[in-house]
Order: sequence, then structure tokens, then C-alpha cells
Amino acid sequence: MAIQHVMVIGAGQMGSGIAQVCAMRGMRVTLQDIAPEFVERGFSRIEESLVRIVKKGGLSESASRDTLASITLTTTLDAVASADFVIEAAVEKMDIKKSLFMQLDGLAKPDAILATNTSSLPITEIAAVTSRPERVIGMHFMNPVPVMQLVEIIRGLQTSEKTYRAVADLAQALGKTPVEVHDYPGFISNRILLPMINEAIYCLYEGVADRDAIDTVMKLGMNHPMGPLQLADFIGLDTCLSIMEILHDGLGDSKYRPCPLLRKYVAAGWLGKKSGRGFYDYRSESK
Ligand SMILES: CC(=O)CC(=O)SCCNC(=O)CCNC(=O)[C@H](O)C(C)(C)COP(=O)(O)OP(=O)(O)OC[C@H]1O[C@@H](n2cnc3c(N)ncnc32)[C@H](O)[C@@H]1OP(=O)(O)O
Ligand SMILES: NC(=O)C1=CN([C@@H]2O[C@H](COP(=O)(O)OP(=O)(O)OC[C@H]3O[C@@H](n4cnc5c(N)ncnc54)[C@H](OP(=O)(O)O)[C@@H]3O)[C@@H](O)[C@H]2O)C=CC1
Repeated sequence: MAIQHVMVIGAGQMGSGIAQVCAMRGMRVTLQDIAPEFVERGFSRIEESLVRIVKKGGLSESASRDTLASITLTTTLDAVASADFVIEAAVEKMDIKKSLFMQLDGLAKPDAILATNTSSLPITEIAAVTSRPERVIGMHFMNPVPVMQLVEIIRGLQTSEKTYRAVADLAQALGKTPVEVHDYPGFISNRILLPMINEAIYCLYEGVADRDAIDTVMKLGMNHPMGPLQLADFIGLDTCLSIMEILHDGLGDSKYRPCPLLRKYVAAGWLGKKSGRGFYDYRSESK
């Protein structure tokens, strides 16, 4: 199936990145969020990212203009009706995703594929609220989407081979490397990454070391591009907590219990870079 029109649900850090990479490859994209300020913020993020790419010589000025022109912003789901492919990147909450997938299923063309960029929620359960579970799949991009090579493709129990192939081909057309994963909590990426981040938060909570020491050990000692606390801020502490809860509930092992300090930060609204404060303070940073 030729994918010409992509609908992206949620214009946060991931949705805007997904919209950008699809538009850069010549697809028509509709980017949706629940309020105009969120879609506008998502569009500004795309503009900033394209400026970086043009400066680095990765795209011409005119291709950048064409990319921006192929993105339509909306706060409704009307455009789902004409989309060949819908990808959901709203918040990491099962009730919101289920409600969205019920609506998307009612609006989308019968042969449209419905994908979710969820970090850890079960694809099979999301697919089960639709009348087309064979055309529901996980397409898990990494942050920042324009830079990271990997896309995890998660097969729900009922995902068809045809759907898997179409989404793997799409990932390749976007210049990414797809990796096939079965539907278990956290998939591969977050089953491994998040317990490491959670353990770093425990190190801070228990006074093993301060923030900078923890991040420095992992950056200089293990050659990670960012320390785990900085990476947690970058992912979003609400998303990190939600992933830990899903690992804990889904795998039933106490080793996945979220650190109380992570819970406390999320309760305070300290969600990391996107809210201006997490383990680091971003409020004085110019954007
Ligand atoms: C939670 C989940 O479900 C799954 C996840 O996504 S987990 C998170 C996965 N992501 C990571 O682990 C990211 C770890 N961090 C990194 O790889 C790097 O710190 C980083 C790529 C984010 C930034 O790299 P950096 O070297 O510190 O900064 P910087 O020099 O500004 O950027 C590196 C390159 O990326 C580009 N870049 C960074 N952000 C960009 C963006 N939003 N758009 C376009 N280009 C961008 C820069 O222009 C630069 O390009 P060149 O290599 O051509 O010079
Ligand atoms: N952050 C990361 O590193 C990664 C995240 N993911 C996954 O991608 C998804 C999005 O994460 P991320 O972009 O970081 O989160 P953000 O919080 O940046 O963005 C989520 C956006 O979705 C909006 N939203 C909430 N409810 C709805 C709805 N019903 N319809 C449409 N939009 C809605 C939010 O609005 P509001 O602010 O009002 O709630 C917000 O603008 C999550 O499932 C997450 O697990 C996947 C890979 C990496």
C-alpha cells in the first residue's frame, strides 16, 4: 500500500518528530493535538529541527520549506478519514489510548493501518478495542526522532504479516532501521533502558552520589551520550514513571518498582525538560 497521507495524533516531542520525518520524505502529514497551542508548539519544534538540519547541510532551504508546507495542523480527528496510515503519539495512558483507538477505528478507511508509538503499553490490548486488530501495530520511534536510527516494530497478538511488512517498509522509507519485537511490557528498549534509569534515581535517592556524579560515571565510564538522569529529563519523568509502572504490573517482579523520588518529582509537576524542571533546571535556558 502506498502511504501518501499520514495522520499523527499528539503533537508533543514524539508526535512532532514523527510528523517531521514523514513530511521530509514527501508524505502529506496532518498533525493533531487537543488544543491549538500544542499543535503550534509542535510545529515550532519542527521548524527549529529543520533549521539545524539545513545548517548542517542535510536539507536544502527549499526542501525545508516544502516539508513545512506539507504539514497541516488540526485539533480535530476529521482528517483521519482520508489517511492511509495513522500513528498515535499522545500521552502514555492506557485509557486515553483506548478511547483514541476506538474513535480512530470508527473514522479511518477500512484498509488504513492504526499504529501507536507507545513506549510500553500492550499493543494487543489497544488493538482489541478496534474492529481491525490485524491492522493495529506498535511503531516505536526513539527520541529525538529526526536523529535516532531505531524503530521498534511491535506485533500485537493479532497483527497481520501484511501490516508488519507495510510498517517495516515505512520505517525503511523514513531512513530508519526496523527491529521486530513481540508484545511484552517495555518491548526491548524500555525493558532494558528504564530499569537502568530507575536505578540511577535510586542512587540519588539513597545518597550514593549526587546528580552530576551519577551522570558523569555513565557518560565518561560507559560512553553514554547523556547520563541517565539527564536522559530521564529528556524522555519526560511522567513517561519514565508510566513505563516503570507497566514493567512492574506486567512482569510482577519487585525489581521494577518505581523509585519513590521519581513518583515525588512527577507529583510535583517536575516532568523534566518539557516542563522546565526535573533532575536539572531548564528554566533559565534559552530555547
Ligand atoms: C523512552 C522511549 O520510549 C524510547 C526512547 O526514545 S529512549 C531515548 C533514546 N534516545 C537517547 O538515548 C538519546 C541519547 N542522547 C543522544 O544521543 C545525544 O545526546 C543527542 C543526539 C540527543 C544530542 O547529541 P549531542 O551531541 O549532545 O548534541 P548535538 O551536537 O546538539 O546533536 C548531535 C547531532 O544531532 C542533531 N540533532 C539533535 N537534536 C536534533 C533535532 N531535534 N532535530 C534535528 N537534529 C538534531 C544535531 O544537529 C547534531 O547533528 P550532527 O551530528 O550532524 O552535528
Ligand atoms: N519521550 C520519549 O522519549 C518517548 C515517548 N514515547 C511515547 O510517545 C508518546 C508521546 O510521548 P511524548 O511525545 O514524549 O509526550 P508529550 O507529553 O511531549 O506529548 C504528548 C502530547 O499528546 C497530547 N495529548 C494528550 N491527550 C491527547 C488526546 N486525547 N489526543 C491528542 N493528543 C493528546 C498532549 O497534550 P497535553 O499536554 O495536554 O496532555 C501532548 O501534547 C507516549 O506514548 C510515549 O510513551 C515513545 C518513544 C520515546
